[in-house]
Amino acid sequence: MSFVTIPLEQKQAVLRELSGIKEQFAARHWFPGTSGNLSLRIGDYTPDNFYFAITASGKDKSVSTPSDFLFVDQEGRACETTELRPSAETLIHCEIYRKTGCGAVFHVHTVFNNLVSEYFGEQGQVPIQGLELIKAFNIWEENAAITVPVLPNYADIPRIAELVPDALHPAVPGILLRGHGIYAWGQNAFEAKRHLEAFEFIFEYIYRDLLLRK
Ligand SMILES: CSCCC(=O)C(=O)COP(=O)(O)O
Ligand SMILES: [Zn+2]
Repeated sequence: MSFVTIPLEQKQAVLRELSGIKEQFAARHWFPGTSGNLSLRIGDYTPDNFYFAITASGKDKSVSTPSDFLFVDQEGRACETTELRPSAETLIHCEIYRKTGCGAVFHVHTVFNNLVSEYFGEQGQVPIQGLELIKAFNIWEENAAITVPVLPNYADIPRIAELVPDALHPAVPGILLRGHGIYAWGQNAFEAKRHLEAFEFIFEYIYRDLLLRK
């Protein structure tokens, strides 16, 4: 375990913000069956030295308890004395922070992100063009086209995590794991939430559009 002293007020502010986001996502039923994990970075950042708060593994994320989160370092190791285990998917968060320098990473399992990731799984990416909500990713060109990477859902999380750096598209703040869920990120919690909401809107749109065209 690597210990670090994070000022108490800073920790409390991060936990309050993360807790609020968790409650909002839970109200949308975005954490079925204890799935999903959320993290928020704290303090200074260099690619090989940073800290973040993350949801503890296996918790019912629709309830709030004093043991919902813990702090970990850039390798996903707890950096305080705790009985809690960090999310089983912490290494994926670590790779996203390391590669992008972002401030928050949110992961949810929804029916729409699962269906779309499976539909485009063989292709390895979801093509998206001409939708207004692409602007939520700060892409303003007319009729913009982006793709969202779809990674294989290996049981071995380190195997997925090592694919992350090369899979990320700099302008696209999200990746799908096939038949699993989405990771979306942003400079801060506000931006990561906006990105996640935009992805979820777009995935529902893609699903309904495919149905309409059948
Ligand atoms: C019960 S869902 C399987 C694990 C998963 O995909 C997930 O998002 C939740 O894992 P965690 O360890 O973060 O609770
Ligand atoms: Zn998951």
